Amino acid sequence: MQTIGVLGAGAWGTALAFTALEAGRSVRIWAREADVAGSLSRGDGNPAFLPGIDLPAMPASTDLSDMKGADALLSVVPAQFARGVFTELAPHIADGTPILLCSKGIEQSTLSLMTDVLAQTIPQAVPAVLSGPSFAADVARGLPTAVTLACRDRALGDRLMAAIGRPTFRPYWSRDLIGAEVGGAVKNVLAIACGIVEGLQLGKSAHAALISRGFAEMTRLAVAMGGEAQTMAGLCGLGDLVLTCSSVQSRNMSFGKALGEGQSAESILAARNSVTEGVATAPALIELARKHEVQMPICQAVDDILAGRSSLDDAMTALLSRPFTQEGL
Ligand SMILES: NC(=O)C1=CN([C@@H]2O[C@H](COP(=O)(O)OP(=O)(O)OC[C@H]3O[C@@H](n4cnc5c(N)ncnc54)[C@H](O)[C@@H]3O)[C@@H](O)[C@H]2O)C=CC1
Ligand SMILES: O=C(CO)COP(=O)(O)O
Repeated sequence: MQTIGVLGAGAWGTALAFTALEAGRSVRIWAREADVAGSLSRGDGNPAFLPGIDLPAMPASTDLSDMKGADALLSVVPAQFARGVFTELAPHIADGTPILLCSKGIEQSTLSLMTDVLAQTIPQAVPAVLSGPSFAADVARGLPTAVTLACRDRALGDRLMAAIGRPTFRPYWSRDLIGAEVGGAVKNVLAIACGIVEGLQLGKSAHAALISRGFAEMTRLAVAMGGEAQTMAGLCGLGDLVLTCSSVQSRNMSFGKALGEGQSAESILAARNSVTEGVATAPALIELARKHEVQMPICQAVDDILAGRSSLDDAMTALLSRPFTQEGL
């Protein structure tokens, strides 16, 4: 696997392209914005989405047909836009091309995971999922990172790991695509909740309780959807939950913190050009939880706040008034 195509040149697409380049691959990037493609190609980095980080020149264009012939693709298009990009890309993709889904979210209009969106739009591709605790800026600086690479076929998983892995970017193989996807999507909504707790200054004990009970919600949903509980204890579940809920370097956590401090969702989102996946995923998650008859009270509280059904105080009161019960997943 020598040529890697990267779909999407936001912070994460850029960091993954860099890491594949450092792993010795030849890389092509599809950027939606002409100025981003120009800047990456010239070696001027990605000031729009990954400011302040020096990067080597990386071939980038705005033409999806440039992805043709890549040995594998990494899809890093935000979840709500993936279907549109995949539909345009489909004619350029050969049978059996592995597409590694690296975005973390659920399509709001259809409740689809990214593997479902891929199967519906590019059925000739072979799906794989990359997810785990990995801030783009850390990866682009070459700081040590480990992630889950989920792929049904072990031999293909090994080839993908060899293609993009290096000592400071360590993929671990899993067969559980659903678990990897659900972990990445749910942790963003939980990070909003943790940010709210921080913004409201409710203390580190509340923060730890939220991570722990949030993990139970994430695991319940993953298992109900066909994933494995053990996957959730790994990098793409607990690992990413801990990272994202611990640092305002996370867009989801910082969004929640600003909400907790009294800003409106609209004003926070209007001030950023980056994606805050948990905002669009929260209502989809609640619909999925309903469909699978899974209780997700923390995610429900986030959705109620975002939809304007609850104030922060009312959502907190509702959570704290739940009946005492047995601990467990
Ligand atoms: N930034 C990070 O540290 C990490 C991000 N991710 C995931 O990667 C995905 C992409 O996030 P980032 O690279 O951080 O994005 P970003 O927030 O840096 O940039 C926004 C991206 O959205 C794209 N975009 C905006 N409107 C679009 C449209 N209408 N159609 C297609 N694309 C559009 C932009 O071109 C840009 O690539 C998300 O699902 C995120 O959860 C996963 C791991 C780490
Ligand atoms: O997924 C991430 C780290 O693993 C990045 O999280 P944010 O999208 O909240 O910044």
